[in-house]
Amino acid sequence: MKVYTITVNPSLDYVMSLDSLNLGEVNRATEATLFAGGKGINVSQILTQLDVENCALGFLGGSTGQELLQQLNQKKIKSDFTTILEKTRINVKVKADQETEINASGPKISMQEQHTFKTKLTQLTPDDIVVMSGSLAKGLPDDFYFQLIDLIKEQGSQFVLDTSGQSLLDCLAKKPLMVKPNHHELADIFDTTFTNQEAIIEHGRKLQQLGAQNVIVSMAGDGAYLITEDEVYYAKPLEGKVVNSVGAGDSMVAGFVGTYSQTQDAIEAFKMGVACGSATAFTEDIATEPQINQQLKHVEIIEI
Ligand SMILES: Nc1ncnc2c1ncn2[C@@H]1O[C@H](COP(=O)(O)OP(=O)(O)O)[C@@H](O)[C@H]1O
Ligand SMILES: O=P(O)(O)OC[C@H]1O[C@](O)(COP(=O)(O)O)[C@@H](O)[C@@H]1O
Repeated sequence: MKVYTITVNPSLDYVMSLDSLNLGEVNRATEATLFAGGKGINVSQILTQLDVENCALGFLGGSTGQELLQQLNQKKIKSDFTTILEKTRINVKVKADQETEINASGPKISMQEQHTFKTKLTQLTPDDIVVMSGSLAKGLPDDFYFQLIDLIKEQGSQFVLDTSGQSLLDCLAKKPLMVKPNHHELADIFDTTFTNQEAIIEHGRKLQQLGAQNVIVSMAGDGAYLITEDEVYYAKPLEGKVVNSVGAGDSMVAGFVGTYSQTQDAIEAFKMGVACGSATAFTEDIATEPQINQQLKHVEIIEI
């Protein structure tokens, strides 16, 4: 099985560190770095670390797109992006006493560029899994992901759409391989608040009954649930110092999909998802293979 990730609106993340941020004044950064960003790209980064065959798809344009591609090549991440006329966006992440993110809306993608991208999906086979995540770029129709899901299903491939709210509910009928709301997103979907663990499981199970093959409910430092057709599992939280939670959710999705593509075993895949999510939370950047395997040793799953 091969995994494709789709990032329709990738970004160069400009991470600036400073001791404190004073609004309305000139601030001087102690450090400033450009990272390749975008949720699907984060997934590809973990898959490459895990040696899972994968290819990153999406749209890239201009000098910022070139820089992003260079970074992917340096990290040996395979990609087949569609070139666009407008520039790939830069998202600004300010790390001071608090983390502040400013995400740009991104370039406009023409109808012709959309068409070129869609033709790439005809290469998919029933052995492939496609992971789609992140915001839609300007000019893309609201139902763009749903158009892609139809194309993916026509080829007989599996898909994961990492999204929230109504879009998550709407994709369930198309039988995604997995959905991964965090517990806040799950509560929002059903317009409720959770007062106990049973309520979280009960609402997670609803997503499974509505069509998801597997449901992961992640709860940051409080562990995670896996709900399959027949069973419910709980992963105890891993212990460590949280350095940076950017990309923890993407890493969890990557760990699940990567191991599932190699084993077709949802429980093993869940364990790897937990290890990858925590390994990324415990490090500055997206986790590397040694960091992931270090966490994997400590993952404990119990059947509920
Ligand atoms: N504070 C933390 N301690 C341990 N693991 C964490 C922590 N935060 C995130 N993780 C790991 O990353 C996964 C996804 O994080 P979470 O915050 O629930 O998702 P999202 O980033 O999608 O909101 C968690 O299930 C866990 O495995
Ligand atoms: O596509 P969006 O929702 O604008 O998000 C893009 C941002 O998401 C990231 O991939 C990180 O995502 P998370 O912080 O949600 O894990 C950044 O690298 C990027 O700047």
